[in-house]
Amino acid sequence: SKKIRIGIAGYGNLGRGVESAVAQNADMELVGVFSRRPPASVSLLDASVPVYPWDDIENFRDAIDVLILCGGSRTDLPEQGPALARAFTTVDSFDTHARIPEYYAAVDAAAQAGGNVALISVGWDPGLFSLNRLFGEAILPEGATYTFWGKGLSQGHSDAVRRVPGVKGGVQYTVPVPQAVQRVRDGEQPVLSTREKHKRECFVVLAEGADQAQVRDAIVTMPDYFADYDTTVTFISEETLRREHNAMPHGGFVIRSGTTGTGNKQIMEYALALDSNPEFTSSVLVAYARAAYRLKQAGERGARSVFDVAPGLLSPKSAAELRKELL
Ligand SMILES: NC(=O)C1=CN([C@@H]2O[C@H](COP(=O)(O)OP(=O)(O)OC[C@H]3O[C@@H](n4cnc5c(N)ncnc54)[C@H](OP(=O)(O)O)[C@@H]3O)[C@@H](O)[C@H]2O)C=CC1
Ligand SMILES: N[C@@H](C[C@H]1CC(C(=O)O)=NO1)C(=O)O
Repeated sequence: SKKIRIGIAGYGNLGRGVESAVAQNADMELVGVFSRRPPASVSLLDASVPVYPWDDIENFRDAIDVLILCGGSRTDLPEQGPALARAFTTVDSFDTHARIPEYYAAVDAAAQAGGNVALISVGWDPGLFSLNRLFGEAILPEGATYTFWGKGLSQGHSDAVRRVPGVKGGVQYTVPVPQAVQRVRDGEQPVLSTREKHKRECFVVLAEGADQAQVRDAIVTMPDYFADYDTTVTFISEETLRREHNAMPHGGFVIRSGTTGTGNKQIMEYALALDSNPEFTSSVLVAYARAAYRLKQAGERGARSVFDVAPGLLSPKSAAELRKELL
């Protein structure tokens, strides 16, 4: 039967993860990868998959069913998301939480104009953790919700660090504050500020001639990413970055601690433990690409978040099979 034809827009950690995730889904095929860099400089896991110049992408409107956007949220997606949603049905992982309402509006206008579906902020946070925060609050109206990440590599914060002028390379690790986690697990339902829950540790390779103090200041004061956290910046060599910081593990959990009826304590928890943040996030993007395709086929138009997508649409199984096998 006809396969869902996938395109990848932007080839970094996520792009590579989507390439391997599509290969794990028999109802999908990868049409090609689009990069702003010269195609000859972009090496894929599967050398038989074509790499095309970014500017050729419009020629593929009839060859691609769903385009998965793998650019960075800090500066790429605000521009690429709306531009590409006009021409394609898209899925992206936009994760600058404070800016999601404005991003949703811009992508929705473009997708409506183009007659496409656009699933935004798909991944684990935002994404699967968002869904679990919603379940917690809807099911246990009396209670408190907590989200903890790490210790692990945040791709969004690492991308944001790499975009700072004077930064040649870098990564960011998110570290939960143990005392905060313990108080939540003890059922204290504490009120915790952003700064009390996590610390952020950046490891940066300075570009030739750049100033350390200026780069550190640009990072630690960065709105939406670092300004609300105690953040450290450590300068390292390119060799050290390559040798000691090439793995991208991450994880975390969402807890809803609530009470029902006669004062019974109820705890809901959803957790992730990831060897590879990008490969997991890409696997979420690919499952939602299946849903985006079906929503487009069903005549839906415009932007949607994970809150708007029925879970059954993610599965390659039919509704009847799901009722028989998973319900
Ligand atoms: N919602 C969620 O749970 C999650 C969201 N994310 C989001 O995914 C975004 C992308 O993450 P990630 O893939 O790690 O970002 P990368 O920095 O690896 O890639 C971002 C873009 O940079 C370009 N690029 C990649 N490698 C190079 C290179 N060597 N030289 C020059 N340019 C390069 C690519 O564009 P091009 O090919 O056009 O050059 C690519 O699309 C993050 O910003 C984050 O916001 C990530 C994880 C989870
Ligand atoms: N969007 C995050 C996914 C999780 C990780 C995270 C953090 O460490 O701050 N926040 O959300 C990422 O880019 O990795």
